Amino acid sequence: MSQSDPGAQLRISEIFFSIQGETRRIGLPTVFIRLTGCPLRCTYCDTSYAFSGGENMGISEILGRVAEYAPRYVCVTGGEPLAQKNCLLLLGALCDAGYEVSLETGGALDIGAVDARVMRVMDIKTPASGEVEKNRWGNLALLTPHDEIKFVLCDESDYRWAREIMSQHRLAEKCEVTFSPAQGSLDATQLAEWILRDRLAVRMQVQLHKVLWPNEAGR
Ligand SMILES: C[S@@+](CC[C@H](N)C(=O)[O-])C[C@H]1O[C@@H](n2cnc3c(N)ncnc32)[C@H](O)[C@@H]1O
Ligand SMILES: Nc1nc2[nH]cc(C(=O)O)c2c(=O)[nH]1
Ligand code: SF4
Ligand SMILES: [Mg+2]
Repeated sequence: MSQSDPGAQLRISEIFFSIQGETRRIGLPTVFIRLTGCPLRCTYCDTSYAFSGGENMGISEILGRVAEYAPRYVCVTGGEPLAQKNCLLLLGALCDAGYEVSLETGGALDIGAVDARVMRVMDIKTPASGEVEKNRWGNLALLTPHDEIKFVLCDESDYRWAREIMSQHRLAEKCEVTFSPAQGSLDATQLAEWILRDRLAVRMQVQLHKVLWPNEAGR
């Protein structure tokens, strides 16, 4: 999906340059493009400011803003980026421009039309997120080792649930799986102890940007 349509418009909350705080690209200087709007309402969401507002931008204008930072890595996030159909065009255009592109998605919408060059980072929403019924389980069959699955966990019962889903769907065989504590709900050390106790084949991760910039939402 890389037919170019430089006039295609998207609703954008913010474009910023920061240290990637999540995924296996953690630590890498990255330009973030945050799309406005999300059909989910996770209890822990740290980006509710992106549910509305923002400004319309054309793809060529977005590419211009990204190029100012001359990055190697670009992360498209939100809100829920796949809720805007032109997100697919944007992802293709970013790949065509030569960037290493990742997509953060909540797992409720179809990931099948995303450009294959994009690393898809897909959440599986847990019971305590309040949005477990929105998971689109058919997405799991589309994931490859280029992608990642992520669980953001609020409590011990979320942890047990995620452990069960991992084994039921043999997730560790599909791609890397990350377990992260919902910041403000679950103690990171406690989560690490459970992972070690159960010998789980997952990556434990805390959001690096919240360590680096604890008082700056979104960055
Ligand atoms: C803000 S979301 C945007 C992309 C997409 N809507 C999604 O949920 O994946 C980006 C990532 O931040 C995670 N996240 C949001 N709030 C969080 C929190 N309080 N603690 C840890 N991770 C959080 C989400 O679970 C998701 O993996
Ligand atoms: N620094 C930083 N890294 C991030 N990785 C994923 C983010 C997101 O909000 O999707 C994010 C974010 O908001 N900031
Ligand atoms: S899907 Fe992502 S952006 Fe939407 S409410 Fe959940 S964490 Fe926030
Ligand atoms: Mg974030």
